[in-house]
Amino acid sequence: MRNFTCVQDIGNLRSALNEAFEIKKDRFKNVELGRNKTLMMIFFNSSLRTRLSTQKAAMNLGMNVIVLDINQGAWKLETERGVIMDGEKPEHLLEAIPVMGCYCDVIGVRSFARFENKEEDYNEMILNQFIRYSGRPIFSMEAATRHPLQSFADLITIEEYKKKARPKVVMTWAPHPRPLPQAVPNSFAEWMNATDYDFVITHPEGYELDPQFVGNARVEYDQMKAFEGADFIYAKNWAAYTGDNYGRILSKDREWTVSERQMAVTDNAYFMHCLPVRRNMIVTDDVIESPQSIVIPEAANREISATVVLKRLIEGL
Ligand SMILES: CCC[C@H](NC(=O)CCC(=O)O)C(=O)O
Ligand SMILES: NC(=O)OP(=O)(O)O
Repeated sequence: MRNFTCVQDIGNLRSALNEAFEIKKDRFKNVELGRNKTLMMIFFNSSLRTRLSTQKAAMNLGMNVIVLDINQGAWKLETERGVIMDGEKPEHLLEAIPVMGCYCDVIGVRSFARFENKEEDYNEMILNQFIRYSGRPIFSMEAATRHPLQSFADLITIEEYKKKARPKVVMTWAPHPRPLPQAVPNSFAEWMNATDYDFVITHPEGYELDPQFVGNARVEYDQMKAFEGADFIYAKNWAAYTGDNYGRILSKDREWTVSERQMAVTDNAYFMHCLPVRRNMIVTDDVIESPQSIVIPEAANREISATVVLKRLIEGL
C-alpha cells in the first residue's frame, strides 16, 4: 500500500478485517517489521486518540516516532503558491514538506477542512501536497474530507459487536456549538457503503453531505423514523456542505441530541461516536454511560486500525 487516504486504499475489506483481528490477538507479532523505520506524525490540528493510538501502533511494529505540531514550535507555514512572503509566515509548505520527508520513512498528516475555500478543502490541497512533494508514503490522520483510520476502527468495532449478518447502522447528525468538518461522516459513509450493511443517514434538511460519500445510503429527515429497529447508532455533528452554506451552522436543535427517547425505538442499539464528544449536545450523559455505549472499545480499536495500516505501508517500502 503506497498511501492510505480512503477506503479504496485498504483493498478488500474482509482481508483487512481478518488482518485486524489477527493483530488484535497479538499486536506485537510484527515488532521486527518496523526496526530502524521512522514514522513522522504531523498535526495541523489538535488530537488525543489519533496522536496516542498511532504512536502506540508504531511502537507495536518497532518503529521510531517523531511528532510535530505545526502550530507549536515549527515556523508558521505559507500554503499558497504565488504569495509574496513578507508577512508572518517565514516558511513555505513546499520547502517544509520535502525537508520533513528527509527525516522519516512514513508520514501521517492531520489537516482539517478550513472552510475558507470549499474547492481547496474537497481537493485535499494540503494532504495532496504531502503526497506529491514528500517522497514518502502518506496516510491521513483526518484530512479535509475523510478520516479513514477512524472509519476502519469503526468497522472493526461493528464487526465485533454485530448480532446479525446485515445490521442496521444509522449515522445521525446532532447539534454542536461550532462548525465541525464533514470528514468523519463522509468517511464513515464511504466505509459503510463498502459493506452490505443496511445503512441510513439522518439529519435536518440543509445538512446533506457530498453525494460522492452518501452513495446509495438512505437519507431520512425524520430522526425517530431512522432510528426504528437500528442495531448501531453512530452520532456526529457536521457543518453544512451544500452551496453557500458550506461551513455554516444551520441548526442547534437539541431535539436531535441522542437521548433515551430515540434509543428506545432502536433494537437495543449500540451507541458509537468517534470522540471527543460534547455531552448533552451530541448525546445525553445517560446514553453515553449506558451498557449499550461502545465508544471506549471503539476508541481502543484505533490502535488496531493504525497497526494494520502502518504494517501495510512498511511492507510497501
Ligand atoms: C475526530 C473528530 C475531530 C473533529 N472534532 C472536533 O474538532 C471537535 C472540536 C470541538 O468539539 O470543539 C471533527 O469533528 O472532525
Ligand atoms: N477520533 C479521533 O480521531 O480523536 P482525536 O481527534 O482525539 O484524535
